[in-house]
Amino acid sequence: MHSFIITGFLGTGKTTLLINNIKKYFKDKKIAIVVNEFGEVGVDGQILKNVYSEVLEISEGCICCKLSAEFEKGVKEIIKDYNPEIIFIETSGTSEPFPIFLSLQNLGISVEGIICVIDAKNFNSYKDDATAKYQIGGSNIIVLNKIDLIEEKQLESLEKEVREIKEKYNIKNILTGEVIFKNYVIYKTKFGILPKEIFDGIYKIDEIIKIAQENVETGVFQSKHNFSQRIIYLPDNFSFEDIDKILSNIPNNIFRIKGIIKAKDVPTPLVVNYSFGDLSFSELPSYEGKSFLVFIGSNLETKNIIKLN
Ligand SMILES: Nc1nc2c(ncn2[C@@H]2O[C@H](COP(=O)(O)OP(=O)(O)OP(=O)(O)O)[C@@H](O)[C@H]2O)c(=O)[nH]1
Repeated sequence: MHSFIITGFLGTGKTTLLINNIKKYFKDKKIAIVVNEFGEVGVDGQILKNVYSEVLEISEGCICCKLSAEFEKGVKEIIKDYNPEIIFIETSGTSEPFPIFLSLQNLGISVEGIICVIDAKNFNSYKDDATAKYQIGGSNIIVLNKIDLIEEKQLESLEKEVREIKEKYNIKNILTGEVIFKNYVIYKTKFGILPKEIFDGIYKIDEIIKIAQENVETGVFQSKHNFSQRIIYLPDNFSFEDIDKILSNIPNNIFRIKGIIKAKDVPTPLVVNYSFGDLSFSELPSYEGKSFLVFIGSNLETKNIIKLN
């Protein structure tokens, strides 16, 4: 059984990369997806289920730390019930990939690649976050995504910067001190479409990493998660304009909003995607639940962030 881990900060394009590549390259394969969301209600799972049916969603916590047991149990169940050929794990934007890699190794699953998606346009806004750096340092395939939104010059300096971070934050084998991912590749993409050979296993991570589990649990590979999230369920009778008004007035400490809404004047449920000031909507006709928005940011107040009349 093979697996790929997709990591990368909030809103960089992980779900988009998964959807686009699975649609393109894996029509004939038995694929399972495990998606871990930072928020207590999953949006990505709903979107992925729309494209691919075998999706396990692990929400309300992080599979790289407090939910690692749940993650391993979930993966075992997927294997037992569905027996996929390939498992893709989309980590939450606040997870670090290396503990997940170790969990997969524990389960005897071969990890072919750890793919870190970087938001080329918004990298400056989050590059100082320790988790973001470890996501780069703990990956062997780095994807500079959203390059349609930046100039060639910016892209060149971004690549240089990412290489420097990669060298500095490379994960080391704590027993031998050696760099674990000796080789890595950088791709530049729009909407995350990668070349087919990545998924053929040519980047297979075959290093055998002998690290005692307690080192993972004491947090050697983890940084603190400095984000919090608030979920807001919306009443039934709001209009698209109400939502638009709210979303055009978002304070700086909120850098990610996701949700699914059913506005009274729009016939189809809409997925709301807001990252670092960019807002987009897409249709999700299959959604039957309540309208909600998840706000992710720092120093979020406990009282409601938005008010609808
Ligand atoms: N212009 C442009 N937009 C993109 C690209 N890739 C993704 N997006 C948009 O960026 C937003 C976030 O994409 P997602 O795929 O949901 O990001 P994510 O990393 O899964 O987000 P989290 O799971 O919240 O961390 C969506 O509105 C996407 O349509 C790209 O290459 N170019």
